[in-house]
Amino acid sequence: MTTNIESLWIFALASKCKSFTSINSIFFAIFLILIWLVMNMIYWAHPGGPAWGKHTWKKIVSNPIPGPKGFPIIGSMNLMTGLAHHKIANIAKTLKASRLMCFSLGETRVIVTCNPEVAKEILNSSVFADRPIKESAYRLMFNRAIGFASYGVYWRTLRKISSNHLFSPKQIKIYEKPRFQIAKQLISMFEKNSPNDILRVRDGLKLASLNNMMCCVFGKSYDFDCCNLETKELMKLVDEGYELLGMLNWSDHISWLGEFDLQRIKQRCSELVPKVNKFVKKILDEHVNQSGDFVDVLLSLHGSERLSENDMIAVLWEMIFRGTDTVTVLVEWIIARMTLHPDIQSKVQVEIDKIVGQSRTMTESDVSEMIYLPAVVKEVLRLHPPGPLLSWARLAITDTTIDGYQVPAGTTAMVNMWAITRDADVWADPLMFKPERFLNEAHSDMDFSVLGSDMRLAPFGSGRRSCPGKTLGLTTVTYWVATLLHEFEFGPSSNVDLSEVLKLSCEMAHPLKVKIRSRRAPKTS
Ligand code: HEM
Repeated sequence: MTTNIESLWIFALASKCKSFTSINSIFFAIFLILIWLVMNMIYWAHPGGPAWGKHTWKKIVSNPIPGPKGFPIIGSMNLMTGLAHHKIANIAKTLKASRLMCFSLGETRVIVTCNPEVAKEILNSSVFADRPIKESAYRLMFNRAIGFASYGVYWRTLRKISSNHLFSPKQIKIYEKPRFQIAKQLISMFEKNSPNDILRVRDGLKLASLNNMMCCVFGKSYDFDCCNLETKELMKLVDEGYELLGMLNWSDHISWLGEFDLQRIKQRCSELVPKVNKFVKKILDEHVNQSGDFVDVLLSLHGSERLSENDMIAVLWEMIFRGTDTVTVLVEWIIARMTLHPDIQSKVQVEIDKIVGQSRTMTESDVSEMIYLPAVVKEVLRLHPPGPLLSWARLAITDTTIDGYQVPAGTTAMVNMWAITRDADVWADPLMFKPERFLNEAHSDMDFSVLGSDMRLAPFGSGRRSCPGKTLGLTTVTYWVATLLHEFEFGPSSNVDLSEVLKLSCEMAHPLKVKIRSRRAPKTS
């Protein structure tokens, strides 16, 4: 905007000048355009492309971070379309910049690492405790929820409230009963399939995860019936928000495009927000104090911790939103791998049968006795991390140094966890599905933690902004997978296609279709 006003001044002044005829003004305009083009070419020539060039052109940077130039003005926007984690890993390898690479997304300076040591430096640094805010997140009010709130008092308060009242071990234990009930409903749903029917597991898993979060957050449980109007409506709202947040929004990086809303993101967000507000407000109005769910906790806050109604809606909405897709995506990948590797599926079932037997249902304390199943879950997280670029990037609050390079404030930082978990320098036989790697005492990987202390496999991120829902997520995923493998044998309906599609999470591009067979002896009447 400032630039427009400045250029208008230049024209206004010039028009007062007698020698400024209409021909001259055309030449003058061409001259300005040429200067603008030359400047953009100078910016573009810098390693990392235009955004890095614009930042450093007046300074001498002796040791620039290596990176692709991309295209003038837009930089490397093409890297972020499709399977961005694959593209970034490939180009970093070609440029020998796997430790640290820079690139431009329009006006946004980005650094990315495919290396565990540098990932630790970034994720655990207090400088990278902020997040770059996407326009869709802002319009969907997520700037008032944990994931996109600026680093500061408000964000800290939300983290504290959710750690104490939603994600604490005590609270996770309280939600064991709903998880058990939902698993039972999921089994009944799957049981309706006869052995020759083809089952799309994602539909049931989505309903299960949505119900699970509705229960933890709103204390509300729905019948497991997709014809339930409220569930259907909520599913539509979550899907729409999910798509909007996952889209690459060009105007996040090329600010003047924001005026045009070419991708209709602004419009779709402004249509979605009143629907979400109405939905959540209705639940809040109908909510009776059930002393236990997250809504009760938020309503009971006092003093500086008290949240406005809009902030409360943002926080509740985010939990439903984050808790639903990540769990669904991960369970679907695990079942896909079990279908693809029947020998490994049998090993899990042998372990389950040893601990639980065939005559009773599974409990969460049974799962805590298992060794092989957690290794399977870790191996799936390694090969198919739901957030291959750790979902949401980080933002440098101040100038800093990473891996010996200067990184200016305002730079966006990404970690390519997918590249780290497939790096042959980090993992032996990285492309092989081998849960045993976590059981090999010689390599002492048995106690390998995926919760953020070891950057070789940190699918929940690390540091201040690591995932607060990791234990809840892992507990739910492991218990549901154990229950499903206890009840059913999963076989392929055709080839298991492991192609990916990167939205907000990295999903199977083609929803998994399986044939299932009950492992229980038929009931005698
Ligand atoms: C099992 C699946 C899950 C995976 C793989 C996962 C992964 C992630 C990742 C990679 C991040 C970014 C971490 C970083 O920047 O270092 C994140 C952040 C977050 N996750 Fe999860 N997540 C899962 C489950 C959940 C659940 C169940 C919830 C809540 C109900 C949740 C809520 C959040 C929130 C609120 C943030 C933002 C934290 C902040 O910015 O302070 N996640 N998650």
